[in-house]
Amino acid sequence: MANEGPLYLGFDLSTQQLKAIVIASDLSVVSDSKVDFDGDFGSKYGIKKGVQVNEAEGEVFAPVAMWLEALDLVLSRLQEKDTPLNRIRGISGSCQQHGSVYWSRDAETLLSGLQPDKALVDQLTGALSHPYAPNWQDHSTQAECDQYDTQLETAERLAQVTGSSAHHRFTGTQIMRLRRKLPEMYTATSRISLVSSFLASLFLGSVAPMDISDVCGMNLWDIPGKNWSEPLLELTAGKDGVCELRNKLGEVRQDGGGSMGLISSYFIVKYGFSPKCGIAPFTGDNPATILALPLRPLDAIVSLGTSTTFLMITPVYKPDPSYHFFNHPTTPGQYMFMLCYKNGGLAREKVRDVLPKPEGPDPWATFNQHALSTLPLDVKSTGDPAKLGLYFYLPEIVPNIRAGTWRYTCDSVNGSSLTEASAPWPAETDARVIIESQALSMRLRSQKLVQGPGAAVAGELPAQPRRIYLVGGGSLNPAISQVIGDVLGGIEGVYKLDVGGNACALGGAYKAVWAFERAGGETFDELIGKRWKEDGAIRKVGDGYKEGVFEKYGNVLGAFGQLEERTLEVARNT
Ligand SMILES: Nc1ncnc2c1ncn2[C@@H]1O[C@H](COP(=O)(O)OP(=O)(O)O)[C@@H](O)[C@H]1O
Ligand SMILES: O=C(CO)[C@@H](O)[C@H](O)COP(=O)(O)O
Repeated sequence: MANEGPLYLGFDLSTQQLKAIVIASDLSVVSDSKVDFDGDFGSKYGIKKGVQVNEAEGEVFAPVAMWLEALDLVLSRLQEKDTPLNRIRGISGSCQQHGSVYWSRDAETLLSGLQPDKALVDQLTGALSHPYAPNWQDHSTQAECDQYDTQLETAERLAQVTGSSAHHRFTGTQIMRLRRKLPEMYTATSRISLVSSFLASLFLGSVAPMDISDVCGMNLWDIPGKNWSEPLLELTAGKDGVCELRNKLGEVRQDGGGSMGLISSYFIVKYGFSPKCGIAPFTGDNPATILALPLRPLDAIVSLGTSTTFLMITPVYKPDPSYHFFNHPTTPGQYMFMLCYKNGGLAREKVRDVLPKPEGPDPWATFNQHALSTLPLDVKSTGDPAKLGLYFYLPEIVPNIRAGTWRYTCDSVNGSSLTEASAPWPAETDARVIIESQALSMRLRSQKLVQGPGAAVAGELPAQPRRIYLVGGGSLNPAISQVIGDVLGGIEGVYKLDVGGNACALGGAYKAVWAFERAGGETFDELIGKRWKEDGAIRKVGDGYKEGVFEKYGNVLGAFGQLEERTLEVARNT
């Protein structure tokens, strides 16, 4: 560990964990720690996989007190590792998107008067007007979504304005529902934070503004207009409630860098932070993931966390109801394209858990063995049908469809004869088919983004991303990496970040370096690009494009789209 020079701290407050990573100005990792909500808190908060569920209403939420306790714990773990917290010059972070925290009228007083001899959780429960934060897996807001989609006349128009059509988890629809369900709580709320601005607020000792990228996950922010959308505020809070809601949401910070203020004395006294340590804007976990490396247009990131997300950056704002556009977290004029699947890591775990438990320590060994020994689409010889499936153990986001499992076959050469399988195929085959089908969905929806320039870069090769970067817990899995590369291609191959499971925390830490060390108008890419060394940061884990294999998946892409359409149609009519 270098003995001098400033250090930077990045957090990731995601569904199942709170992670912290400390880096130096040269981007080398100095220390890290983590809290696993289920593992560390057991049954104390009544959670499973980081959340509580009210099935009857489709509600999914997290106890905010648990996050407060986790913050003290993750910092004490850094301390136990002798991390020189006194050298930390700046803090930023990444947090699960869309969740909202409701502050009471006592929030500012309690946040600014924190006593270091007590725990956060014992001092801040009174700062909350609601003990829970809706989680991104919540699907209780269909009625609100229907109203959002028509408020600006069409879902297309809503996507033009806010970057997305209406989504259950988006904060605007969540606020609208909670205002109706818990009117007294809403009235007692002085401010509403996103999870990112909530965590930043704890460090600042005052409610922090929302961030310019994370705010795009609310269905309330007018991206081209750079302001809250008046008609959408009106829909959420009623004609007379617009001003009140605007005050609760506060100003949005347009600059992703710089300092929002100095660290609260609580952390100085309790953990030994320097009084000069500054707090940069925190952002969403997906925006932070694209900051974990100098990403170029045409590169794609697949984040294999609890959710699975597919991310690209682009200078062109081309929203569509079937995906999301966000402001880039650091660079005005750049945008982030995102697909988010609810049935990601947990759905793969369900398929894994049907298979016999492996003898050794790797719980994925049997799943991986079958995923790799099954041929693409399970086509063993000419004439065999291709196998496609939808494995939605939870109601899905992409497409918006109820929970269920659907298995289909089609002609492997041209995708014709799409037919529902009359009986489930062997569970072993599901291991490959679930990964293939998740990747086919990403390929189907990102086709337009890789079209023209992809072909130009690749010469004669078909359009596809240049590089695929894998991050998140699932990126540790070699079978998943290989199958994703088979389907999505990747002209330069498939890469894994060496801190694969820590990528968003790392993105948060890089953001802090840029926020405090940028010179003049130096962009994130300029600063990080100069310091980032490919060696030691990423590892090639797959070839990506394989001639013949990539095309096999191309042959059934249309059929996969039809399968989704057909399933949607049946679901609509039942
Ligand atoms: N070796 C592995 N193979 C496949 N999936 C894995 C592996 N290790 C972890 N995971 C998955 O990673 C998920 C957690 O990823 P992580 O990025 O830490 O999640 P989050 O940020 O949502 O809390 C788990 O749900 C688990 O399914
Ligand atoms: O809802 C989304 C993105 O729109 C999710 O990606 C959340 O941001 C949570 O992510 P993880 O806990 O899976 O990291």
